[in-house]
Amino acid sequence: MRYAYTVAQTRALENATMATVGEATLMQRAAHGLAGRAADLLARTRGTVYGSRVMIVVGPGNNGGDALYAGQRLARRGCSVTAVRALGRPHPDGLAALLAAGGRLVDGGGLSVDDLAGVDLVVDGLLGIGGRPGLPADVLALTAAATVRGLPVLAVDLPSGVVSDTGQAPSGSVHATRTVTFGCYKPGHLIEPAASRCGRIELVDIGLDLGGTVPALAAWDPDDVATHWPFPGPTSDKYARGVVGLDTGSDAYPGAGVLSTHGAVYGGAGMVRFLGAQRSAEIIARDLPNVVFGDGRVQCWLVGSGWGERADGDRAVADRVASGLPLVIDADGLRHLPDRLPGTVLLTPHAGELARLLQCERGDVTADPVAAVRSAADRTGATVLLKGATQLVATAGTETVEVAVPGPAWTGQAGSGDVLGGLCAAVLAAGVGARTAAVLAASVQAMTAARFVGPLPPQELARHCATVIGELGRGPGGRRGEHR
Ligand SMILES: NC(=O)C1=CN([C@@H]2O[C@H](COP(=O)(O)OP(=O)(O)OC[C@H]3O[C@@H](n4cnc5c(N)ncnc54)[C@H](O)[C@@H]3O)[C@@H](O)[C@H]2O)[C@@H](O)CC1
Ligand SMILES: [K+]
Repeated sequence: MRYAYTVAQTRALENATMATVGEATLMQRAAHGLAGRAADLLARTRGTVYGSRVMIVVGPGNNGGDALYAGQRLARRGCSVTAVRALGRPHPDGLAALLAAGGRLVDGGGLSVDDLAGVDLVVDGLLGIGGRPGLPADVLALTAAATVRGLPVLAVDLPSGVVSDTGQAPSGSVHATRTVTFGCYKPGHLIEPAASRCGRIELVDIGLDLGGTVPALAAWDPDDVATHWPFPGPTSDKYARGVVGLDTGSDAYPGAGVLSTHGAVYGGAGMVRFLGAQRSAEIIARDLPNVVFGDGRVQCWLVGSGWGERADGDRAVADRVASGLPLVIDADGLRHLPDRLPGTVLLTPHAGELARLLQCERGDVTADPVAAVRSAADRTGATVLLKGATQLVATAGTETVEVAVPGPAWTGQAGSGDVLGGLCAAVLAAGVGARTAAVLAASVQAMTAARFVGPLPPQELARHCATVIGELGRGPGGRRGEHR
């Protein structure tokens, strides 16, 4: 699990540490870690650190300070280090240290992409957590040219231009091949589109004491998924694995009923009971003979996928809420929410559906998805899974937002959300809480898609989810997994 902290939290953590060790020490720790990672990268790409040419693009703040002190260390190891003054006045002590070690300073204004000839590494020390979006065009042209030439671009703390707290990455932001961050991860490292601008992320310990601070985000990795997945035990029967009841699909959208059923079946439900649209039922009966269609015992409901307009939608949702059973409300079901829901109910909107729920624009959700998902959970009382490139889960009254394991962009296709609803219901039916169930289901779907290099229709991906779940159960994390 990786935990991320907002800019305000990071500054408070840094201040607390600085109060005991001093500001200079913290920056030296950051510079030491940064120089070490830069040297590793040079050793790997060039075979040697000595004699490498390093260009450090610096801004006016401490981010540039880190980069300049790292430059000093690289110069001492025999690198030829050029600092490019790109924004404002560079950190004076950091600059003096670099110059004393034999580095040089040039003005960014007169620089062209030709100046990249012979450079082995570009270090982006323009802006860190104090940055605002919007970088000068000539600076961006330089870092973009480095990317085009295939040069490694090492971002200090964050790729400059991205928004640390929200994960926004305006087109004018640096594209790094590697990011070295200090003390703790920031949301921008974990949320798209900024996350993809970071390349591989390395965390340098600078002695921050994270113990007393509740993180803004908790990002899961495949081992966490294996640890928490409800694998069946030796004596589990179909009720231990759980019965999923589905009221999904419509005559207009029968496929959604079929796909949500695939999600529940291949997500490992002990039994799937389909009580949705007739046209969906006909296809399911042909393709999935294990699914049952009559009334009977249910341990988790999934409603809403593919409903379209549904005149009795309010009552259909209210009845399922009244059952007190774990419940997933997806897609068109989200149009029929009562004012207040218990946290055991899981809502699975995409950005457009979340915007409608919050009565704002879709762009407001994508501009700050963490705030939006948190706000939806607080307003409804439910647990909310925001689907998309980064899948976030929030529960009312809980500060930390969970981030599912990310997957490839191919997952974004019609029908993926229906399958995901079914996967969520399968995990909930096994007795896992809504928050954890949502992260597990979203993660497994993403991990499954990550196995394929191209597009695969959602029903096929659903089948492959079963393989991924099975393999998780065989791995070291899986042996620690909970039995149902
Ligand atoms: N305070 C410390 O001792 C530590 C700081 N650290 C480093 O310090 C960074 C934060 O330093 P700062 O708070 O100085 O912030 P930054 O270095 O991120 O930059 C802030 C400065 O840039 C200017 N600026 C912001 N956006 C701009 C834009 N779009 N165009 C032009 N100018 C812009 C601001 O006016 C301000 O002068 C971290 O990201 C990290 O790299 C780390 O070394 C850890 C320790
Ligand atoms: K940076």
